[in-house]
Amino acid sequence: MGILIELRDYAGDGKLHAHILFYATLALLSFGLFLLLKKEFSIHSPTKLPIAGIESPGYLGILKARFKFVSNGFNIVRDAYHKYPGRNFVVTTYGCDKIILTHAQVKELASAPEDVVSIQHASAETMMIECTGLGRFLGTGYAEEVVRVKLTQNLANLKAGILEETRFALDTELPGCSTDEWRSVEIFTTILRVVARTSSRAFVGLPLCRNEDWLTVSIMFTRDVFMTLGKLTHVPKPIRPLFAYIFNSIGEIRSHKEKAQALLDPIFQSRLEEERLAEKNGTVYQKPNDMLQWLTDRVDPPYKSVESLSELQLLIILSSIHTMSLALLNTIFDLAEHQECVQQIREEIEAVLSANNGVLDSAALRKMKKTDSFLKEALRARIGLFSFNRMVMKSLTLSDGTYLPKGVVIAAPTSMFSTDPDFVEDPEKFDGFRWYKKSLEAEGGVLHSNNFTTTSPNDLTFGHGKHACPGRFFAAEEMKIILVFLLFRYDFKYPEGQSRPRNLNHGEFSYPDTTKHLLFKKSTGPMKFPFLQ
Ligand code: HEM
Repeated sequence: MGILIELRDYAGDGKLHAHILFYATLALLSFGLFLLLKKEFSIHSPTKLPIAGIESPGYLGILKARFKFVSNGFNIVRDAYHKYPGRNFVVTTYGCDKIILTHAQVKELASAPEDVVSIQHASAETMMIECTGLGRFLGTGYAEEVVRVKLTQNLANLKAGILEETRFALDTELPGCSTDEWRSVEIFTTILRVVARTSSRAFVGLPLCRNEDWLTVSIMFTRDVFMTLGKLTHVPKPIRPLFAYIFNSIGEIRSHKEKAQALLDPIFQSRLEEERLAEKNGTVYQKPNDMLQWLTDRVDPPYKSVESLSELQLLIILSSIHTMSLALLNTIFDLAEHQECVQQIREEIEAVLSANNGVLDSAALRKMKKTDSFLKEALRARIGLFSFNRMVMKSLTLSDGTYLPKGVVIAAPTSMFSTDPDFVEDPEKFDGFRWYKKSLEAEGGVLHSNNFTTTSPNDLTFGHGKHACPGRFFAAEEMKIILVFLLFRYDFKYPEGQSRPRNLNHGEFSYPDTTKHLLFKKSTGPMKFPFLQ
């Protein structure tokens, strides 16, 4: 009515056309926004599955559920898991809605191809690539392939460097530890820097792995990506890209990319130059054996630039350094709590290394079954609410009749499976040697089924199937090496009156308390094995 009155008032006036244009644009924008909100709102309606977490109807109900998920996600999913046993349900997470799979469905979809259920498109959704710009390599598979093939194949070749770097990292990050006085250590910061250093040795080699600016980028990139995602989560999805653009939400991400590029550029250029010279002189160019080189060799010509290669490095860092550091922090907290296991683990490591002439190689690491079991138990139900996140790329009906429409995100409730007595005996109890004992009990030679790196539909610490974490063999070796050093060079315990802190849940993440301190002291007695010195 208002518009009609204004139209009448302005009729015959030159302003009429401008007004018509203004209101028409406004109407179109509102209609567009309505369609976008409706699309976001209606994503799970075709499935007719029960919805967990939404308490009031309409788009506002969804927004409220998103906020609530951040503080209460674990309880929402736990309640629904018990309310709908063995059935699917939809949960409104802060980022997007997810259809929660059953154990049998994870098994069925484990080997499904990317054009049916896609891990990359699910990550694109989680990483909000339309805002963060982190989707440049979507569909190329470069990082996944180089980690799965080259990194894993080169574990033995990288060992000497990683041992040297672990020694150097601990000397640098834990200075002034003596044999007679306990020293309070900010354990997460220490571990994060040790992991950043040792991983960088494998990723970019010397001397960059000891460059403080590189270490800062390696550590801060992941932190700032997740901070950015956290901020954007509160913005309705349809207007997120515009919001991110106006408020420069990805300023920090961009700045880390630029710094990484500036640091890698001289190395990249000198490698190109050496290769060119060798070709000119008819000599053989000895390529460095690190991630930077494997990526350079693998990418297609349009990506053979320092800009692309440094971004790929950052994406690998994003999947690895914080995940390994948090996993180690969980393990160290559990070791400090279960001193009765520490002595047994030390004895096993000592026996394995003595039988291997004091050499810490991959074969010796594989024989450290008690360490392996402890790591697996320390991460059980501690990596977060979901794993096996996939986007459905074409509508499909599973063998049990469940309909999954194109475009929905599916996920396995990993922390529910790993605390479900149907899958894990006495799940509430922490038993560091649970998996070691199971291996001993196993008959018929199924000894590997309880290894730290083994995945199964209900053992999803590293995901499962075609896209199970390709870096898990590297992670297992690097974490075991750091633990061997920690266990043989130091004693550690909680300050008086403290014990294992509870993990903190935030949205779908679960992490150990990164603010806690532990007390450290240098072990007395001789260092038995030369690599430790
Ligand atoms: C304790 C440490 C780690 C944990 C708990 C972990 C966990 C995971 C999980 C749960 C997935 C998803 C798998 C799925 O959905 O099936 C994944 C994927 C991935 N991880 Fe890890 N990860 C760890 C260390 C690493 C390391 C050290 C690297 C690299 C050096 C790495 C690189 C990747 C990559 C590239 C993917 C994507 C795989 C794909 O898209 O096919 N991760 N990781």
